[in-house]
Amino acid sequence: MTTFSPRETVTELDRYIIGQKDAKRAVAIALRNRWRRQQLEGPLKDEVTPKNILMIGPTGVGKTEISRRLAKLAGAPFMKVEATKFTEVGYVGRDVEQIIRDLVEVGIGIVRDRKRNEVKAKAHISAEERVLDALVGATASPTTRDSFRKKLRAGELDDKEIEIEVSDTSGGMPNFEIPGMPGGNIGVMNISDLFGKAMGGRQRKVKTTVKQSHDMLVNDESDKLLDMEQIQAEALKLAENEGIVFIDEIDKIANRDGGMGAGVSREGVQRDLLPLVEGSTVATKYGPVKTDHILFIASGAFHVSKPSDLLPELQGRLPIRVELRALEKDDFRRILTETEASLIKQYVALMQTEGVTLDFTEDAIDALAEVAVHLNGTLENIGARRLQTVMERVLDEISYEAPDKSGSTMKIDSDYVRKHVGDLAQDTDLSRFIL
Ligand SMILES: Nc1ncnc2c1ncn2[C@@H]1O[C@H](COP(=O)(O)OP(=O)(O)OP(=O)(O)O)[C@@H](O)[C@H]1O
Repeated sequence: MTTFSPRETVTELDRYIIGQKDAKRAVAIALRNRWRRQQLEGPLKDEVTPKNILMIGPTGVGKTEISRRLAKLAGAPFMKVEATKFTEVGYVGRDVEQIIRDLVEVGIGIVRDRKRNEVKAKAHISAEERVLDALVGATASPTTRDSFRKKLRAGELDDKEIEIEVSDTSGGMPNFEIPGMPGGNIGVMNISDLFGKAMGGRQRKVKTTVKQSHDMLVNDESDKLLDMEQIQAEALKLAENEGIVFIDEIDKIANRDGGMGAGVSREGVQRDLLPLVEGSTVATKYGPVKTDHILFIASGAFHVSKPSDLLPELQGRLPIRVELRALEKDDFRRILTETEASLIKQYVALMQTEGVTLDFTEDAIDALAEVAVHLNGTLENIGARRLQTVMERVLDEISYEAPDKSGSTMKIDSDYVRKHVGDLAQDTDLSRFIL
């Protein structure tokens, strides 16, 4: 669990997201509260539940990005769902539990990666022994082995062909659903998960070079050192205590509509979500998960409906309200230039791989921001996402021709921007399709 203070968290988030101070503060406090709860002892620890957050703001202004970055920073499993997905025809109440099952899967991935790193050093040693076995045989004298080891480490044997045996992960057995399990669709069970160990797993022989065998053997050896049961147990805990679920478009299910039409009623979806947010136990194929301490961040534009249109119980479970504001020209400028891995940095790096240097002038950045604001005003306000389409259009020609222009420097100034998107942006009918 991360020990970041709220201030440190905000500073970290500032590297990726421009503005939106209130939302950053709110998530930073929520993260710190988790750490605070972990410091408590005894029954009080279970009583403290997260103060879930409702983010209110137009599309493309950083709601998801803030939450996703927070999760990454904290090493926490993160899952995003659209609330409207559950109003579609064919969904039934218990389907919302799939969110938690998916969250656990994300947790498994995180824990497995951590563990793989922990055992990497050991796996390297074992992998080397196996290459030596393949090269000189398991019975060779220690002197022979050592002399080959030296050559191996010096890379002298890289191209030599060897035959090794690795576990067959291609999974010869089918996945299947177990019908009639309590909780409906508990998730897909994999027969090899159940019986793989008992049957000792399958091995397959591979002919390869010493060099190429390395990664295969290290992975094979790491997986042997991993204890899947322990990983699953830790992933369940991680999801329970540190999981973050982001529910987008909550405003679209906010009307109390009484269930018209063919889809599931919007109020019905709120009722289905409520047990998750209030705290319940969800069955997963790895075991039960309590949702009491999972942090829920709900988000929506609330142009038509208001947070007070949500069911009272749900309103009560989303006590922290933060507003995110629409982005303006200066925000776009900063998003283009100041954020880590900003679009400008990305394009510069991509073109550099072709030997082309991109030189954006200050007034080009101004022009890009202006065009984005103009298009958001005339077409539809899609927030910072607009920068993607604008940048792509501006750089289309260079991107196409880059391989022929290796060694050159391309200057992009405001004239260049205007020439490539400015005129187009004035034609609303045309730009609706292109930008
Ligand atoms: N304030 C910001 N600073 C930097 N980048 C931003 C900002 N706002 C949005 N972006 C970028 O725009 C894209 C869309 O943002 P995001 O996914 O956070 O939108 P959102 O507010 O969650 O909207 P929606 O509810 O429609 O998903 C992301 O790639 C994100 O990096």
